[in-house]
Amino acid sequence: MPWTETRHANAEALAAAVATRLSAMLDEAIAARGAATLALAGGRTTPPILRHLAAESRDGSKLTILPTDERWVPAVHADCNLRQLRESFAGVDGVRWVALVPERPRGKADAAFANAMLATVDAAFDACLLGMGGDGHFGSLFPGAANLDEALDPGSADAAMAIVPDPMPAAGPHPRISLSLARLLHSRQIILAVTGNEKHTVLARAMRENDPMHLPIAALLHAAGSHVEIHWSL
Ligand SMILES: O=C1O[C@H](COP(=O)(O)O)[C@@H](O)[C@H](O)[C@H]1O
Repeated sequence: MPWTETRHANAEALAAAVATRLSAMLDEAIAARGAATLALAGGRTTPPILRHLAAESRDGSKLTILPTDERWVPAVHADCNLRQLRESFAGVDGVRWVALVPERPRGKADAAFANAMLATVDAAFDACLLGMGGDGHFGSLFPGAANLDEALDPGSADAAMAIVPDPMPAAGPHPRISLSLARLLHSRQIILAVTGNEKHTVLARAMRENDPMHLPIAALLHAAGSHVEIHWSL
């Protein structure tokens, strides 16, 4: 099976355990290569995990951090994932932050900026932390997006793509820039953190049925050669 599943007693226990796993992954990367690159999801599930990780007061100068996806909003906007990530790591100095969207984006969402930024990041992420929406999206790879097929192509050469969710989600109703499945899979370790019974039911369905056009997360779980470490709690 290309995934392992760990159930935690509650969301707080999950946050502490996932932070410990990420910390070990970063230590390993720094010991092996002198630096570590982390791709981190936004949304509501990851901030408690990241606050635990940041509390371990790592030397941020060895870290490069980027969001797995971003909303097409200014950097100061409440819905900006990078802004939220930076807040979670407040007090950790020296991190190299990589944005996927220009500081003041204009016009239609466009992945050119993100692809240029990603070209400056090491080939493989040392760790990638993903969340999942109740509709089975991860990153900003939403069911119903016109170019979902392309974005989920494991052979795609595009690291990032513009995605227009259809319908727009209630949380973060904006066009998005998302790393493609191919780019996300280029990670040494992938963790998927999911909380709540409803989401766990969706996840269990994606494990049984590989139908990524309806549940995009299935593409990640069933990708050839991938291994996803799933952590969940009710
Ligand atoms: O819109 C997004 O949603 C997913 C899931 O978020 P959650 O609040 O349900 O945990 C998130 O992983 C992604 O980064 C974000 O942009």
